[in-house]
Amino acid sequence: MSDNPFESVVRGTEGGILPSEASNTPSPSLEFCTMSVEEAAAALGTNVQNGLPNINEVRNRQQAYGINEITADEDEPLWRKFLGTFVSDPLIMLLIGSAAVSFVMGNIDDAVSITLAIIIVVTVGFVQEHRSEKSIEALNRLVPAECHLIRAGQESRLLASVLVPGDLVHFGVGDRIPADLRIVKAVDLSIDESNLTGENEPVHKSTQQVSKDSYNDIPGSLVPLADRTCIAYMGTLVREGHGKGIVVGTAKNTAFGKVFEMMNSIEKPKTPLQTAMDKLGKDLSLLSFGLIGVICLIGIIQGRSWLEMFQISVSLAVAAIPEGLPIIVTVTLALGVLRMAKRRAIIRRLPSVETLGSVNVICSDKTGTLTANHMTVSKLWCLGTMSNKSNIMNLSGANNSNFKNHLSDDVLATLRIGNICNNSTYSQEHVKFLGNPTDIALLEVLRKFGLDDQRSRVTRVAEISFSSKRKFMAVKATDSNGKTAIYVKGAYEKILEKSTHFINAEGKVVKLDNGLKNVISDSANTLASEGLRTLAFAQLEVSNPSEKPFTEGEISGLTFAGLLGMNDPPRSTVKAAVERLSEGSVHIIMITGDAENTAVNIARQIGIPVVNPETAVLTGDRLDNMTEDQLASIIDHVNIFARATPEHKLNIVSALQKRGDIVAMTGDGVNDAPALKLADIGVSMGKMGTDVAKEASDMVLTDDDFSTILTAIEEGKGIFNNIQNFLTFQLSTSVAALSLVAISTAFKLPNPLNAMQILWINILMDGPPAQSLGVEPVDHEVMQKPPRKRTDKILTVDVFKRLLQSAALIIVGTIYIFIKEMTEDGQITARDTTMTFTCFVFLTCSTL
Ligand SMILES: Nc1ncnc2c1ncn2[C@@H]1O[C@H](COP(=O)(O)OP(=O)(O)OP(=O)(O)O)[C@@H](O)[C@H]1O
Ligand SMILES: [Ca+2]
Repeated sequence: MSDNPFESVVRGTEGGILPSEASNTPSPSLEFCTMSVEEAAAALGTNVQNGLPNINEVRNRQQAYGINEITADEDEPLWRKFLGTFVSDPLIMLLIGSAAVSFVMGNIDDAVSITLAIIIVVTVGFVQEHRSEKSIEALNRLVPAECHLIRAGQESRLLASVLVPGDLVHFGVGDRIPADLRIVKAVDLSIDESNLTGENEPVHKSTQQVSKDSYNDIPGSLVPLADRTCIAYMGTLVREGHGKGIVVGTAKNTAFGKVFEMMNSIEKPKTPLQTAMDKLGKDLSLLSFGLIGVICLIGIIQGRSWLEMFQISVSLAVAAIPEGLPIIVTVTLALGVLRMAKRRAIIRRLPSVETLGSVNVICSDKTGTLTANHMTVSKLWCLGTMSNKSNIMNLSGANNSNFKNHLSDDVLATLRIGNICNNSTYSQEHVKFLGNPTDIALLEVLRKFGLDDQRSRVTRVAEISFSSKRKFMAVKATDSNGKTAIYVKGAYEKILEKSTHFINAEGKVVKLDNGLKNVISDSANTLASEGLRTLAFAQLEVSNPSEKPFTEGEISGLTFAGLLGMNDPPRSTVKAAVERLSEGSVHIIMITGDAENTAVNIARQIGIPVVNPETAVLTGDRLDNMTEDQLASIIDHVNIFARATPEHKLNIVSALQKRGDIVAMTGDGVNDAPALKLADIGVSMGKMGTDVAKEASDMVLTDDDFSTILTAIEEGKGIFNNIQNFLTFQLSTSVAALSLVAISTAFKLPNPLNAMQILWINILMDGPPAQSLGVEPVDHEVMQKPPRKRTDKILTVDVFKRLLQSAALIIVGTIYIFIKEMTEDGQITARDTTMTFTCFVFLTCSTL
């Protein structure tokens, strides 16, 4: 089969699509979108009716391309990752060392119990982390489990992971596309690519190849993803129609695989506790080793036996190394995760739990997170009928029949544009409108005016869909009279900028001068300052519907119709949450695509302070003209970013991090993913969020509610508190044991505790009594404490004082008993050491 062109590609002779070169060769979807169906089939050695010819061919390709699955991590085997966790932690390494020493010394019991402890620590952490990642992965599975596959003329249902390039796949409404496909048959096909491109509007797909020539003007330019209309991308969703396609790319060779690679290239900063534990582990080990060295030396100089000194040194080393620390940290974190899941915050990465306690800045979306995302059109204004801002019409509350008498031509046009330029649909099954809340509101308002949905009477020719970057949406449609027009709705600045005329109350098109434009702006700003999401509506009649291509640049010279203001009330829980967070010195920043005035109003309603809008609000435009350093220098005073796009979020996070802030950032769209990944705590939305955003985040809010972040931060702080309590307990025990031996050595006294007892105390102290400290419910007062700094040691001065106090108590008490028992009979009996030991344990437990 050497004449099979596909084989030469597999061997990677001429810029082929060899899997290993995936990242630096052009992607298959790009290569194949400019080929005709026949060329594509020939290039892949397949048949558009029967698929790949035989099973041998399939096997060969499976060997060359591997399975069709995208894994976020490198394909490191599980056992390797598991073993890796042993080596990566210095505390664990030291433990392994001390276990080995115990073993060599013949203390098999100790060796076994320490080894057991190590295994418990590592396994619990590993299983927990692995399981939580797996369960989220399972939730967000984009690659379908199964697909309709045609091989050698036989159609069957198989796992999508078995697909190889050249396979022929059949798909229909509701299917997730299982791999990157060159479409070879399309019937009314439209595919939702929003999780890949961010475009909300499904893309119409056909078998027609893309002409390369139209992209030749700009050297080095590629056909953009969204323009490869004969390609169906892996993970995208079939919205309408059905079709067939040949697999051109699988796994990492797909467009989706590339998105994943891009996200993986941004590194996660270490969490504060990881850093603190690293440091503490090293410090403590060094300190205790030094001390033990000194004790050992003094003992030997005093002429004590080598063996005795060595035994005591090793047991002291084991005691002084806080090996219970990793256990308790893991258990405390794991329990915290479970508690938080019950409170609707799902933690995707275990160490994030305590990072939460350090968060000092929260950047939050407005719509849907701070507000309910339930829009109702409450105000209407048209230039012709209402002439200025004092005549804005209030649609809320009043009598319905009233509005029907106000249907002047400009009001009618405004409502009609909102109706036609709209993608929401009515679901009989759910008995309500489905889709974008803004669009839904525009359909719901029609009833108030006694109007019905006109969309069945017009034919949509084309659409420019809404995106947060574009901030408007346009539809070209032909009505029943054969008149074609472009209907546009969007952010009022955008629409006004593109308008040259307006419709007056009698439906006449009148020229718009600067004075009138100011009147419109005034009214729009008035609506926005009431906290309303304000949209402008405009249209443009076109003589020949297919005259020109329908592009963003073509939208100009519009005829302005009117403005609508939508009410989206703040969530009821948000105000209290904002207050609690502010008490805890957390800086809250609202990031919104909405207008400045809308944002300011909502911010004030929920208690985000906007003293001086000049400094407290930054718009997307101004942000664009700033360097990161400039942004970092003023961001402390900024509470609102208005008219922002998802791309701005990345700048905002890095500017904050530059200042040393620990940032939580919310997001839901694909374009939010890089910012979510970079933030110390990326927060995604369980309901509204895309799968890509969820996968990039550290925490998922299952109710999309801002106040859940407060809950999570509370838990995070509480957990950290518990860990500190445990630390105090552990270390005071260690310090006491160390000091006792040091003191008795220095004063030439016999050792009050023998090696076995020291080890025993240590194991006991790491056990149940200590663990209970980690489980204590969170003390709600923790919110009043300011966030921890990333550079803060986990051992603060306070903790240290507490630690020394308890250690002193234990030492004095134990020595008193020891000397008293010893001097009673002048020699050391088993009774003496038992009494001393009991006293030590008793005192230690009393410090709990
Ligand atoms: N479906 C839509 N069609 C046309 N214009 C819209 C639509 N939705 C919103 N807009 C306009 O775009 C502006 C910004 O919307 P965008 O989607 O960027 O914000 P958002 O992400 O919904 O809000 P937030 O950033 O607060 O979560 C709105 O103020 C509105 O004027
Ligand atoms: Ca210990």
